[in-house]
Amino acid sequence: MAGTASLNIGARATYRIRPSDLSKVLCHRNQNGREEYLNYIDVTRTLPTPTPTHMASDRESSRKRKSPGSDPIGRNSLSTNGSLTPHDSAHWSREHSVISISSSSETNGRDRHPTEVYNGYIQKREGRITAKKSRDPKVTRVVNATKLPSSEMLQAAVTTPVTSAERLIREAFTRKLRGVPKVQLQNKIDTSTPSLDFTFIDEFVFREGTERAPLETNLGCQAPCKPNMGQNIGCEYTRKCSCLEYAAVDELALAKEDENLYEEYLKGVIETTGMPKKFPYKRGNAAQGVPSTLQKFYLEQRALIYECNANCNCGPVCKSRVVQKGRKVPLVIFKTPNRGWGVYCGEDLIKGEFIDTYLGEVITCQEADLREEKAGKAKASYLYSLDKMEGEAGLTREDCYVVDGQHLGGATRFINHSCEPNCRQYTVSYNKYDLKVYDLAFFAYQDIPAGTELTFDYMDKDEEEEEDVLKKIEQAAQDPENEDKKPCNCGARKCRGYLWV
Ligand SMILES: C[S@@+](CC[C@H](N)C(=O)[O-])C[C@H]1O[C@@H](n2cnc3c(N)ncnc32)[C@H](O)[C@@H]1O
Repeated sequence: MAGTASLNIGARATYRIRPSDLSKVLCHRNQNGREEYLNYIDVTRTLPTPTPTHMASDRESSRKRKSPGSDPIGRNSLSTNGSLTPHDSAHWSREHSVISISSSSETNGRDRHPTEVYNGYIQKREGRITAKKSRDPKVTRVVNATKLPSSEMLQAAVTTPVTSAERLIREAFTRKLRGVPKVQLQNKIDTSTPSLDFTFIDEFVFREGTERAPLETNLGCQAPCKPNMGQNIGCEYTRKCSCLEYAAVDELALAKEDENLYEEYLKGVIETTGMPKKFPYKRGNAAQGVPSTLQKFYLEQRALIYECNANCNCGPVCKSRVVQKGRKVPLVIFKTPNRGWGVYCGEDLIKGEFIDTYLGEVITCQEADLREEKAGKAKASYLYSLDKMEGEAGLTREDCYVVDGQHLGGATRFINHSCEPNCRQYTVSYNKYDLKVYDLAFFAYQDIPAGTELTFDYMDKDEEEEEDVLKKIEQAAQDPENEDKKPCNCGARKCRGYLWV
């Protein structure tokens, strides 16, 4: 079709789009040759005066995530501090240009459409943005990012109704969501849509310098564990199941069985292999719609959760398999009035129920530092350090990987912070010999009625006394270091005032 360019905006969708629309939705190739959406930030309507195009920055003030500062948890440790914490400091963003374009009813000697303003931005990455060629051989169009925006694009942007841009963006995001089971988008606040420069994935994407431990280390439990065994359906003997070797010790059982050993254990100096361990989950009843739930001990103490794996002798119904089976509950990404996008569950959740994992690109600590450096003081942080095992077997912070969920991730990447959260994040390992790669799993920390926003504490703090919190709020308000921190809008009684404090 002459006069149109086929603009591929993602793996699944191809729009037929006029050249004049190129300013609104563009795709580019990343370094792996994959096409990605261009970002789209904002649509503003009607400016009083016609203004020329200008480049601007949308950088916000500093939004650094504080260093976790928590003690690493030894694998047999019973410490109550969670060590799964956000990566030190904030956000990275790709270099981008912001194009702010407006027109008014003045005609400027030319026939212009009245009083509509399109205000979006076009993003550059590695200096390249490419609008894909049409299948029509007569239509060729390659846009060089270093020459953007072209005058044609600017003109097109000026004359394009805001509503069509919004519709295109919304449709594009909805298409992305189609491939994601049980996730919906809802916006009752305005007409915006989350960034198109985000791709839903269903497993970690390993980047240069990162990998899982070799397969041969992933041994799995062997006899006496076997499929369909006893009430635990697979791993009946907690002392002997090698997947539970490093799991939390069942102290009550140990104290009952062997007082001396128990006392040794309390001193913290002995090997716990062979001691009775706690199963992480209470088995649900699928037929009756009752989900498995995290045992109270794990919920409160945040001890590492070890699930069985593909090499285990137990069967698929072993009750030590929950997170690996993936999300079962429906999630809705919705627009909040004052915290951007958030997430709620479409069904009631019960305390201890698994929700979903945090996904993204797995990058080295050094790469995370680079990305942070590039981002400066901008944007929200989507970096999570996989540092739960820091300190074990000589593992340093620099050795630990980081998950970046900004551009690739799952619905959990939209979960907001609360100082009194209803969810918590837990570490779930499938290979006790892999200290660097494990799942970051969100569980309901209380019964959560359907439609209630899901939140977790970005600083991964345990619940504090109100008095202590009030003192801290006062201190935080006076601390000049917090001046450039993002105010927290969680609205909780014990709100600490800022994010990442
Ligand atoms: C991981 S993202 C959560 C999703 C985010 N709301 C969005 O729209 O993409 C973290 C960012 O969300 C916003 N946010 C999360 N919790 C917040 C809170 N309690 N108060 C204010 N902003 C919050 C901040 O901009 C923060 O940098």
